[in-house]
Amino acid sequence: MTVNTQPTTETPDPRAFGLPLVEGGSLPAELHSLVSSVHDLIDAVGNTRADTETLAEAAATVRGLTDRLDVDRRQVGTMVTRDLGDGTTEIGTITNIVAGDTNPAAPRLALMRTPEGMRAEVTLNTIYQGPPGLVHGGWIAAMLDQAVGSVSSVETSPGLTARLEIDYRRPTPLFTPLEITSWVERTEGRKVYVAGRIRAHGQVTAEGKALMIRVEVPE
Ligand SMILES: CCCCC/C=C\C/C=C\C/C=C\C/C=C\CCCC(=O)SCCNC(=O)CCNC(=O)[C@H](O)C(C)(C)COP(=O)(O)OP(=O)(O)OC[C@H]1O[C@@H](n2cnc3c(N)ncnc32)[C@H](O)[C@@H]1OP(=O)(O)O
Repeated sequence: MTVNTQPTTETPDPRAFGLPLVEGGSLPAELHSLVSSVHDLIDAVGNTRADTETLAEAAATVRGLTDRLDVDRRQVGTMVTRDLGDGTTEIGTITNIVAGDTNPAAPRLALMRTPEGMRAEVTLNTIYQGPPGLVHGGWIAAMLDQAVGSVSSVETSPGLTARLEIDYRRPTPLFTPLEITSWVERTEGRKVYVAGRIRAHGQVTAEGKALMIRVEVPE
C-alpha cells in the first residue's frame, strides 16, 4: 500500500512498523485513575512548601511506588486508539507528551473532530508555566504542533512535522480555559500545509502554521 500521492482517510496500521497497538477503550479505569493522581502529584510537588520530614517521607513513598510499577514496561512507540467524537478514531503514541493517555506529565489535550478540523479545550496549571502566570512558549508550540499533526493525520494520513512557525500574539494565561483549533489548508502529494490557533477568553493568543510530511507506508 502506498499513501504518498493523494490525501486519504486511511490510517496505516502501526503494526506494519513493528509498533504495538492498544485499544484506548481497553485501558483499565485504575490506570486512568493512577495517571490522573500522578498528574495532580506533579502539581503538588512543584508547589509544595511542606516541612522536610513530610518531603523525605513522600520521596520514600514515591520511590517505593516507582519500584512496584516499573516491573513490566510497554515497548517504546506503543500506540493507542482514541475516539474523536464523530465515529472516527485517531492513533497516537500512548505516552505522547501533549496528548498521551498514560502520560501524567501531559495536559492530555483531547482533540475532537469538527466540520472545520479539530478542536480541544484545556486549562493549564503551573507545571506548564514559563513567565509568571503564563504558559511556557515551548508548550504553546508543542500544543499547536500536536493539534496540526493530529488534523493532518486524521484528514490525510500520519506524518512528521518538517516546519513549524509560531506567532505569539498575546500572553497565554494559566488557569484559564484555552480553546485550541487546527485545520488543513492544502495538500500537495506528501506535503500537508496546516494551521492552528489558541484562544483565551475568545482572543487569539497564538497562531501556528506547519508543514507535515506524510509517512510512506511500506508495501
Ligand atoms: C514514524 C511513525 C510511524 C508510525 C505510523 C503509524 C501510525 C502513526 C499514527 C499516528 C501519528 C500521527 C500523528 C501524531 C501527531 C502529532 C505529533 C506531533 C508531530 C511531531 O512531533 S513530529 C516530530 C518532529 N519532526 C521530526 O522529527 C521530523 C524530522 N524530519 C524528517 O524526518 C524529515 O525531514 C521529513 C520526514 C520531515 C522529510 O524527509 P523525507 O526524506 O521523507 O522527505 P523530503 O526531504 O524529500 O521532503 C519532502 C518534500 O517536503 C519538502 N520539505 C521537507 N522539509 C521541509 C522544510 N523544513 N521546509 C520546507 N519544505 C520542506 C521537501 O523540499 C520536499 O518537497 P518536494 O517534494 O516538493 O521536493
